[in-house]
Amino acid sequence: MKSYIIIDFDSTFTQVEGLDELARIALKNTPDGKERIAQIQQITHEGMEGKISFADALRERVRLLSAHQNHISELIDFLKTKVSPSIERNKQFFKQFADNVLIISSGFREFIVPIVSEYGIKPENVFANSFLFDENGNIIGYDTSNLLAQNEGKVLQLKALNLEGEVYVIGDGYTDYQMREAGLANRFYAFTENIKRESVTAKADYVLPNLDEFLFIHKLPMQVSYPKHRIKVLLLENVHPKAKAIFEKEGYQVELLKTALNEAELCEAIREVSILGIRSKTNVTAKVLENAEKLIAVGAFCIGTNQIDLKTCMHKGIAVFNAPYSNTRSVVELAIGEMIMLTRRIFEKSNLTHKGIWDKSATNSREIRGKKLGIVGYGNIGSQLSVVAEALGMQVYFYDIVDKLALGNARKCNSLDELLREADFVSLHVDGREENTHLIGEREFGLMKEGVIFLNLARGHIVDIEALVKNLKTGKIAGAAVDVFPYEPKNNEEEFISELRGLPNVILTPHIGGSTEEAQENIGEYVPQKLIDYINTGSTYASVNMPNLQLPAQKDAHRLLHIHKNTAGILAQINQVLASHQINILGQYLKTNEEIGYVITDIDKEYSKDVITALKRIENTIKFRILY
Ligand SMILES: NC(=O)c1ccc[n+]([C@@H]2O[C@H](COP(=O)([O-])OP(=O)(O)OC[C@H]3O[C@@H](n4cnc5c(N)ncnc54)[C@H](O)[C@@H]3O)[C@@H](O)[C@H]2O)c1
Ligand SMILES: O=C(O)CC[C@@H](O)C(=O)O
Repeated sequence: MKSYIIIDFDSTFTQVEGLDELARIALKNTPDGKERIAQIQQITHEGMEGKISFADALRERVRLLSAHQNHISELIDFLKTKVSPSIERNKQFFKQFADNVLIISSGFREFIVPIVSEYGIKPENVFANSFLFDENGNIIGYDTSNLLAQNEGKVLQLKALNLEGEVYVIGDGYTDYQMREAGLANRFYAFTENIKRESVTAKADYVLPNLDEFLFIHKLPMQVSYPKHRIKVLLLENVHPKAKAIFEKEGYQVELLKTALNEAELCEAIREVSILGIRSKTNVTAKVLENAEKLIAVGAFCIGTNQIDLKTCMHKGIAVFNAPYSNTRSVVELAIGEMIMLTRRIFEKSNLTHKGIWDKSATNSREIRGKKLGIVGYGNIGSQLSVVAEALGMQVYFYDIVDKLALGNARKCNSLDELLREADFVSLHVDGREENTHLIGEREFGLMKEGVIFLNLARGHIVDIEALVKNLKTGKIAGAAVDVFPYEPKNNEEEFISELRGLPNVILTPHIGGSTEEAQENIGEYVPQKLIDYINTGSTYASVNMPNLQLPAQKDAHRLLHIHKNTAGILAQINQVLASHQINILGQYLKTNEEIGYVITDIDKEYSKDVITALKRIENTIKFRILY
């Protein structure tokens, strides 16, 4: 049996109301234009809500209009830029189903037909009103005998069409619902991509955020592999609001929480989530991942990724991205500031001054100029600190387990011990890998100079806190700045408990090395973009746990993404499946690491369900996705 899809034009096919826009164009230079446009818009709105009689509303609006044929041409150009995004991207669907799609609109053919015919919709399938013009091209009225000019005109029109088969109505207004109410349509879908009217959605059989959803639920061909609003994003730890806005603009459903979640809470929350965004406090453990059936990617809205079980993510084909540079400068500036504050004992003096005690003296107060700074871990932060510290006159020494280029006049140390013996200031900037646990303990403090200034802005578990406290109390360490701790409160309500509290010349900060407006905003833009690229194109460029692969998007191609265990012959098997279905490969790239392989394949043919099933069935497949 044939099915018909009846689509409304104004605020459904296009994002705007055609008649309102025509008024805006026609009346823009008339003295009382503004008021008349506002009146027309108000009448349109009330008509859509079902609050006034349609026939009266139409008569009144056309009376207020004073438009000319030339204004219609201008309107058409404008409307071409205002087709609803999901309609526009599914152009192919309309072309393919031209016999099944009808437009029933209370708008006017004169501007509807030129817009919808570009989508392959036949003029004879457009049912709408028509203007009447005088000999000079002025609109002087409309054909009042047209069914669509009457009250309940859409109902009358649909009845007159006497369609045989399933009838689905998609629209944003009450008049669209009336066709279903009259028993002429099997289902009414409230279309909310442009406007959501409560009085209409309340009556709908189904609320459509866009056309993709309609095509998805009816298993009709669509341009996206999966409707984006079905992609759920969970953002924790108060990441910058820009991130939420970016994901929402992309059409995803986003939930933003201010705090971290513990393992049990996350196990529950993650079930329906496709993208998870966290900072340093949320642990993405193997147990959490067991519950993450829909998870495609994790974004660390920070530098560190030690809180994420990267291996398990990789084994499950879940790509992890971070923001490797966005807060680097913020940490460097804090480290420099803290070195100066500590070596001048500023916090102690400031506290005394606040209490009314005037302790003016230079004793134990020194410049950083000419002092030796030992940087442990010469990565992005360590090396930038090196440059800035040198500019302030410090002599830089660094130690890294990896061979690194010394910047400026920095001197490389061959061992951690060598650095610790040499430095007046020791600043830690190693990453948070497990092997770095207690990298600095009693033995290492023992190697340091008397009166050393010590900074840890890297990760809490790197330092043995007990040993640090002991050496601060003996005065071996003259001052310390600690921003990261082995255990950190889950939120701002939880008390921070540490033996470091109350010690003199110790700056304690609540893990805010990277917490500047600039850094958080940068991160809030950078990480979502990486995640969206991965979802939309399969690019794993800069992923911290997947083979990095990026392939330019191909026009008129479908893209298949295949993640598998790194065993011999998988690529051959993929290509065998494609060849046996006569599918031509337009582009293909494979990259592997020791454990997994990632193949992006662009193909030039419509794929069938059989191909997909066959590709998924290839032994050792971890994850398979199809894009566009
Ligand atoms: N406090 C904060 O808010 C804050 C902000 C950003 C980054 N961080 C932390 O700062 C640290 C450094 O960040 P980054 O962006 O420079 O990282 P990075 O990965 O660029 O650099 C880390 C460097 O440490 C080296 N390294 C690792 N283990 C080492 C060891 N045992 N001895 C010597 N070198 C070792 C690595 O080879 C690498 O060069 C990370 O732990 C990160 O999590 C903290
Ligand atoms: O913002 C955070 O939670 C972590 C900041 C920092 O430690 C990082 O790894 O970038």
